[in-house]
Amino acid sequence: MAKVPHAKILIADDEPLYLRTTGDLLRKAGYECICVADAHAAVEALSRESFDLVLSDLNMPGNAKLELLHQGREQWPNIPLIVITGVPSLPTAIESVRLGIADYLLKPVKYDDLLSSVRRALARPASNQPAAERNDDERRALAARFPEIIGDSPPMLELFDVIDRVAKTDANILITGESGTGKEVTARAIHRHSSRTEHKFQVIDCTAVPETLFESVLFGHVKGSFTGAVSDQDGLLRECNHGTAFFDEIGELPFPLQAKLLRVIQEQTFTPVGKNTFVQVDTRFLCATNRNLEMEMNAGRFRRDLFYRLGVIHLELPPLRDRSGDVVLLAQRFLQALRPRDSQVQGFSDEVLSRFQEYDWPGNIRELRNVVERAVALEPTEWIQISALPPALNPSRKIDSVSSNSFDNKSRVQAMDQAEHDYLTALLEQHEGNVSQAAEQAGMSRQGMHKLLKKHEISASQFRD
Ligand SMILES: Nc1ncnc2c1ncn2[C@@H]1O[C@H](COP(=O)(O)OP(=O)(O)OP(=O)(O)O)[C@@H](O)[C@H]1O
Repeated sequence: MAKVPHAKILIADDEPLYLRTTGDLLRKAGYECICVADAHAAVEALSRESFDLVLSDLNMPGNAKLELLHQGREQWPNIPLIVITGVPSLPTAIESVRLGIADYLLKPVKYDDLLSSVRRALARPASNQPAAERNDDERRALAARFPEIIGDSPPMLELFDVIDRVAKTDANILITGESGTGKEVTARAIHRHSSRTEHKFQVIDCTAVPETLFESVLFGHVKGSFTGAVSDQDGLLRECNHGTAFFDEIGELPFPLQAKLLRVIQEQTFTPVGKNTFVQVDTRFLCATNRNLEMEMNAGRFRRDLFYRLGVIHLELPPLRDRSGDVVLLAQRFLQALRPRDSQVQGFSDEVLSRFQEYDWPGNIRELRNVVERAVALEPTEWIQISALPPALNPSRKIDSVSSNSFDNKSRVQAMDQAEHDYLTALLEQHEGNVSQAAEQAGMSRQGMHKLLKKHEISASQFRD
């Protein structure tokens, strides 16, 4: 990306040392810089002279309500603005993105990162208008841009609005929420709406990669660097260069590997196993977890610095029970999508729809989807009845009464499934949701246990305090 010749940059920050060094560095890179120590002085400078870019701190005198951002975007919408803060927070990040800022960086910023952000911002077209507040109808209209995400409840309309705004930035995003709430679907939607959409969306499931192989899977290795390294491998990160790396279940990433990941995110470089030269990448990081990372950090199991790096923007997806207006909508859409062409099923009985609305859906949307899929297959009439629902939604239904006429293979599978489900629930209860301990007692790997829990739509976090 070409540097805008003679670009003039306004830097506003109340830390004198930071102000001086940033100004010096950017001057050395050929820019003209004016440095001010508070928001008032910045607005004065903007009224007096013309600038091509503003770099603004958040916590500085005169900026308690982000006055510089608001006024700057309103009066000088064509001047791109980069926020640089030492104290990131979700409200300020969302507000900054809403106001159409060019980038949101965390201190300490590496010189190269700052320079590439400055170059990107200066190269952007001047039509960078601040994003106006949207009302519910406008947010509803946005939903059409995200056909993979079904929802019409207030938290989902808010989500469409935020995704639409953050997708275009390069900010790292942490997506939290219970299992099955749509974290991966949301991450894919963000990637699809980003400038990286032509490149790869790489899912890295932290529960599926054994700890000992993590570095080689992620960073690649050279032939012979360890037993079993029979050929050179590029690693997942190199494969999604210019794209998006989605770290699913980041809360499960073993502690020693968290420091390695932090380095990659900070420096966008890594060293393949068995090599001593580093590889440079340009990757956006999206992460998801159903763990409570605040609790994990307090317990010393998750690095706070990594949390701040990953969660420049933090999206919390609501559980389905808090989106009751969406349950019927989702069920109807799943029915349309999953009904085989020759199926006689037309829809749900009223009794089923009210059961759906009463139920608290611990497995969230994944569970609802599976319930609909199963009901379509089992229902012999045109309207899905309670009898086609699984025991959790139909407590009067016992395995033996379902199959009292035929102890066929289907009922055997059902009975075994139920037993396995009960076993896992009891095991997690005993270990208070600690998957590693539960896996150890069951004599299986952590990855195997995670797979099994997913199959049964059991979320270990339900068993933690
Ligand atoms: N809003 C939604 N609209 C339509 N389908 C959805 C929505 N949210 C989730 N789904 C569907 O529900 C299932 C689970 O979604 P997803 O894998 O994104 O959840 P998750 O939160 O990442 O789960 P986990 O924490 O278990 O990995 C998928 O089949 C997905 O397509």
